[in-house]
Amino acid sequence: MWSTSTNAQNKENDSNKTATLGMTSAISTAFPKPVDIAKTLELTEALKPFDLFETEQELNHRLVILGKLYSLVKQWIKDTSIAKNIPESVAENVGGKIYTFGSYRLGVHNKGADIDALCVAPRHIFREDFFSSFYELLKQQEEVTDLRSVEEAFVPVMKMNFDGIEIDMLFARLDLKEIPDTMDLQDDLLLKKLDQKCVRSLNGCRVTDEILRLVPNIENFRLTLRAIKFWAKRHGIYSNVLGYLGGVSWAMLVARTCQLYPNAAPATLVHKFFLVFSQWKWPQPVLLKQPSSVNLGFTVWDPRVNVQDRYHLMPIITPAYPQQNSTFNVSASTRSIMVEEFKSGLQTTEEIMISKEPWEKLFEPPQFFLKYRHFIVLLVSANTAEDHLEWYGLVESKVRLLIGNLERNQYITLAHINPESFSVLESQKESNQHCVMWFIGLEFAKSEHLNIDLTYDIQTFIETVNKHALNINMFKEGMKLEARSVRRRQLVQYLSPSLIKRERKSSLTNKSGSNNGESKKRPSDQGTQEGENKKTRLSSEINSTYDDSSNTSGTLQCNDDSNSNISLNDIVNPTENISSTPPSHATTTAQSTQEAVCT
Ligand SMILES: Nc1ncnc2c1ncn2[C@@H]1O[C@H](COP(=O)(O)OP(=O)(O)OP(=O)(O)O)[C@@H](O)[C@H]1O
Ligand SMILES: [Mg+2]
Ligand SMILES: [Mg+2]
Repeated sequence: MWSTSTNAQNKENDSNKTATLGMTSAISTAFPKPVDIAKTLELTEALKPFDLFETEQELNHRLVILGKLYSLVKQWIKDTSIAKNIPESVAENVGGKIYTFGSYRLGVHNKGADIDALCVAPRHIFREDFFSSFYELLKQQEEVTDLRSVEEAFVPVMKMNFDGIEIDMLFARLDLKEIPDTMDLQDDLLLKKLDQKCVRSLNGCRVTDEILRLVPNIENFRLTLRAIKFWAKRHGIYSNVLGYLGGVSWAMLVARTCQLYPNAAPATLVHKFFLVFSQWKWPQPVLLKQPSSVNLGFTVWDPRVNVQDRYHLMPIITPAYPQQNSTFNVSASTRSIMVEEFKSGLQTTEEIMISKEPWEKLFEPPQFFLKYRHFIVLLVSANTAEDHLEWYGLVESKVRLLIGNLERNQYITLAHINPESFSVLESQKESNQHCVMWFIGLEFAKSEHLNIDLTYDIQTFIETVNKHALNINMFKEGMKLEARSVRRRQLVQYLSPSLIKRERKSSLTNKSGSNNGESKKRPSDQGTQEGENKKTRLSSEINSTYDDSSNTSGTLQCNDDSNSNISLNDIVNPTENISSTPPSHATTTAQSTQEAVCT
C-alpha cells in the first residue's frame, strides 16, 4: 500500500535515479508537491471500496501455498532423477525452482486472482515428466482440485485449484545440470539450445522481472498500475483475446510512464499516463529499453525484418529477449476505442487534479448501451457447464474475426465489442441451457436511407467458428452460436431491467452522455424472439441525426513540468524506433504527422 512515509524514503533512494531509464531521458524529474501526495492518498481511498486489495492473511495464505508447491517440485525432481538412475547423493542437489509471474509477481493482483507460476527443472527432467509424474503427484494432494493439463496449447500449462487459489503452472527445462536456489532467469544465454515451448514458458517470468527492473520506483508503479488496470476493466478495454490490452501490456504502458516521470507520485503518474498515451503516435512502438542484440535464432518483433509486424497497430514490445509485441490482436476498432478512452481519461484526470471531480469519476463505467443505436448480440449456448466453458473460450478467441469482417464493411465505421458477457434472461433461454451473450455496438457511416445487410459478415463468422470446433473435435451436441442484429430499443429483451435502469440513471447525471432521450421511450419495435432468431439482416435507416459517440478529445493543459528534460513531443515523436533506418510501414506512418504539444 502506498504511504507518504514510504514515499519520503523513496525520494531519498531515488534522488540519484534521474539517469535515463528506458529509451529516452525523463520528461520531468519533479518530486511530488503536497497536493500530489494528497491526491495519491485520495486515490488509494477511492480504490478501497472496490475490494481489490487482499488482507494480510490472504497474502500469507498465498505464500504458504507457494511453499508447498516448491516442496512438491523439489521432491518430484529428486524422485524423477533417481528413477533416471542418477545417484541419490547427486539427485539431492539437482535443485529445481518455482518462479512466479503475472499480476501476483508484479504485486498488483486483485483479491482472488490466480498465481501464475513457472516450474524450472534441470536438463534431465522433461516436459513429458511434468505432464505425467508431476501431474500424478499433484493429483494425490488433498488440497489440489480441478487439476487439468493443457499440454497442446501454444504455451502448455497445468491448471489447478490449490487450497482455494487458482494456479496456472508452466514448465521449462534448462540446459543445466542443476538449478540452484539462487538462480534468476535474466541471462539471455539461458535460452541457448532450448525448445520453443520452454522459451515461451520462460518469457512470462523474464518479462515481468525485467519490467520491475526497469521502473524507477516499484511502489509508485504498483499503485499506478492498479488504478490503470481497474480503470481499463471498468471501461471495457481490458482483454487481450478480444483485441484490447491484457495485464502485461497495461503494465508496460504504466512502466513507460514511470520512466518518463521517475519521481512523480501515483496520482500524477495516472494523469501523465493519459497525457502521454492520448497523444502517442501509434503505430510508433512503446519500448521500455533498447532491444537486446543477442541472437539465438528466436523470432523477435522487428518490422524491418518481418512483414507481418508492419501491420501491428499498437505495438507494445516486451523487454526481454526474444522481444514480442504483446498487442498483436489490436484492430482498428479496438485501437480507436482505446485512444478515445485515453482522451476521455485525460479530461477526467485533469478535473480530478484540480479537485473539480473525485477519483470515483475515473472508475465510472461508460454507458455502452446508450452509446450505440445498433448492436449485434452474440449468443453462446451449450448443454452442460463444462461444454459451455470450452465453447465460450473458443468463441471468445474468434470474436476478433467478426470484428475484422465488420471493419471491412464499408458502411461500418466502428464495431465495438464489449468484453463483459451477460447471462441470458431466464425468459429467453431454453431450460437447463448454459447461455451467455456478448454485445457489439455498431456505428455506421453517415449516409441517408441506407440498407445494410450484415448477413454475409455474420454467417462467415459463425461458419468459421463451427468449422474450427469440428476440426479440433470440440463440437458437442447443444453447442450453439447465434448472432442477432438488434436496435437499442430492443435491448429490453436481452438485458435485465435493473441494468437498463442503471444505464438510464447514470445518463441523466452524466452531462456528456450520448443519450438523446430515446432510451426513455417504451420499446415500440420489439420483434418476436422467433422472428429475431431467423434474422441476421440489419435493415436500418441511418440519417444525419445518427447518434455518434460523444467522446471529445481532451484539452491539454501544460503544467508543472518545470524540471523537464525533454518534451512530451519528443517522446511521442518516433525517436523510440528501434532503428534509425526504418523502411517499414509502422515507422513511416509514425513519422508522418506531428503536432506540437506540451513542453
Ligand atoms: N493469451 C496470452 N498471450 C500472451 N501471454 C499471455 C496470455 N495469457 C497469459 N499470458 C501471460 O501470462 C501472464 C499471466 O496471465 P494471467 O491471465 O494470469 O494475467 P495476469 O496479468 O496475471 O492478471 P490476473 O490478475 O487477471 O491473473 C500474463 O501477464 C502474460 O505474461
Ligand atoms: Mg494471473
Ligand atoms: Mg493466469
